[in-house]
Amino acid sequence: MEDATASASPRLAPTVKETRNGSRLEEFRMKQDVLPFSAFLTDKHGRQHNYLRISVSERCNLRCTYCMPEEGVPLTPSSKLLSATEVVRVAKLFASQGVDKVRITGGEPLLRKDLPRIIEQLHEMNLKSIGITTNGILLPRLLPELISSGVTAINISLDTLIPQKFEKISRRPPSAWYKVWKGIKMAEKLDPQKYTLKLNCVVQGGINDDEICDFVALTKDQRIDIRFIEYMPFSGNKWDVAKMVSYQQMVDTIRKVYPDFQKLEDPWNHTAKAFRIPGHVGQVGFITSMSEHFCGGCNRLRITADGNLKVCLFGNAEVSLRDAMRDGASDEKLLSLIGDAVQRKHPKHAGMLNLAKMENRPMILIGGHHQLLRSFSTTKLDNNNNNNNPDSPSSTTTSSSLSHVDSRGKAQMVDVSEKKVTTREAVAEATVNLSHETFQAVADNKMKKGDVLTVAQIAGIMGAKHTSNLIPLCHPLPLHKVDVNLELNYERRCVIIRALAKTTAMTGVEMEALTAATVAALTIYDMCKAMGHSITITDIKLIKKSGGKSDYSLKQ
Ligand SMILES: Nc1nc2c(ncn2[C@@H]2O[C@H](COP(=O)(O)OP(=O)(O)OP(=O)(O)O)[C@@H](O)[C@H]2O)c(=O)[nH]1
Ligand SMILES: C[S@@+](CC[C@H](N)C(=O)[O-])C[C@H]1O[C@@H](n2cnc3c(N)ncnc32)[C@H](O)[C@@H]1O
Ligand code: SF4
Ligand code: SF4
Repeated sequence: MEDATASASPRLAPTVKETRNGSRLEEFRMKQDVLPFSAFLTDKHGRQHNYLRISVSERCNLRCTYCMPEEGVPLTPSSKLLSATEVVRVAKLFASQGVDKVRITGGEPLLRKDLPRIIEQLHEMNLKSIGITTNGILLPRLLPELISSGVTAINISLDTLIPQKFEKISRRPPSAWYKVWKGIKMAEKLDPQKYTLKLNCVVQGGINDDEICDFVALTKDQRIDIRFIEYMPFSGNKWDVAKMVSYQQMVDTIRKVYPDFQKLEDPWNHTAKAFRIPGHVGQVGFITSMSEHFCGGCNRLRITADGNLKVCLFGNAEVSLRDAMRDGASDEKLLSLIGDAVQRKHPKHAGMLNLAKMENRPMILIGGHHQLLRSFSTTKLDNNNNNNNPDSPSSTTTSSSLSHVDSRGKAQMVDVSEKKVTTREAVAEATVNLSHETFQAVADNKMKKGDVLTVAQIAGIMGAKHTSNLIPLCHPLPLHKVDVNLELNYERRCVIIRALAKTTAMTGVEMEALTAATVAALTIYDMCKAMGHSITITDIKLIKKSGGKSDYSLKQ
């Protein structure tokens, strides 16, 4: 997976130093004068956050399987949700710092009765775009009022064109599908010059991937853009890699029916990759959060319905603006909380398979009270939620001197985001000692289970790729090369395995090389054990590593 971070960063913001009393306002103020965009909203990777997503409701009139856990979600008492006045205050503050795009989401935002009033006040802030993302059920009733209150971008979610299937996906009767469809049809016609219209479709293998081309066909005559969303993992949604249909698979499916399906240029900070079919009115887009993240151009921050600022969709780090506001915080104090949180934003999400293992709010709540929440007043976002999560706060805030242990003695993954990206290489070795008979069978390729050396070589490569899943505090890394060589040593009757791993990243690959050698050795054991168990695996060791702060070479 390519990391777009480096190329997309227009300029690096200077790092804000930790100060003992926690007040960094002065430092932010000084940076305001030199940065081209708000210092509070520019992260240390140079990303300028001009897009704010505000969730205004945790409730929903659907129960989509990919979004809501089956048992539902605990709702925050309404007194703890942001009031319209608080929503508007937060939006105004962000707008004062350069946010020019706000999208209202949820839960289902149309369930919020004061929504048109909120939008009217957003409209007075001279934003470039005021969007809403809705399941569309209440659109037939509310569309005219939404338009007149100033909405400029309506995204409607619909995952199937078959009413009966809608029941399976949304756990609500097919009659609800007809309401959504009516809303879509109304939106296609009503005041089209006033707002853009997109249809969001989460694609799941074996559920609705057979409808991809039917959705594409909708773009022929109608002014609607269809966006296919890769299925993402959130707490409780039983995500399974087998159900995730990748962007590339979807493009391949569409090209079978529409061979001239054309890729368009994408603005660098857009969530979707855009395509069109010549002659069609609408476009087709893909939101590839899983197979090709777009974190390098991320310009998004979000406010949850209970008033937490969440700097990344896939991060647990949250800071309560609600508590701060209700404790009487001034706008400056709020800005400094926001600035601190933005500074801690990590360059990208944890990678597809790691995301599936992370705890995060269910999607419906990203948009109550939850065990993962951190309040600004309790701690400075501390280190106790580092479960392979790149959005966990930096280890620089810990008082512990042990890098893999936090202040409470719990294991933590070291924050390497400050380290330099360099090309790093490591070579590791392992030896498998065999009996005479077994050694001969391996050498003659006569083992019953198959070609031992080839299988072990592939196992070694696979092992390297899985290292971060096996070693708890090991960082997931992009591997650019893994080489596993197996040499038969006739004198010592052993197989010597040498594994090389290479990356260009912020941390090294010795664990990958060691894992490759070890897994290859275990595979030889497994392939040969039927001939006797007098097999030993010895001398698993690092031979050399280079490219990091300290190079190493084993003296032999
Ligand atoms: N990885 C990632 N995915 C996001 C983010 N924001 C939105 N998405 C994905 O985009 C999907 C559609 O989101 P929408 O609410 O329609 O917002 P949008 O795509 O930003 O809307 P536009 O303003 O039309 O670009 C969501 O379901 C997510 O799958 C984000 O910040 N990170
Ligand atoms: C959480 S919903 C909130 C707004 C509104 N209720 C709706 O459905 O449009 C926002 C978007 O997130 C998408 N979404 C929810 N869970 C998802 C998941 N697991 N993977 C990908 N997209 C998801 C929905 O399809 C929808 O387009
Ligand atoms: S995706 Fe939207 S409509 Fe479906 S359950 Fe989640 S919040 Fe509700
Ligand atoms: S996963 Fe996080 S960093 Fe990546 S695009 Fe989404 S919000 Fe931005």
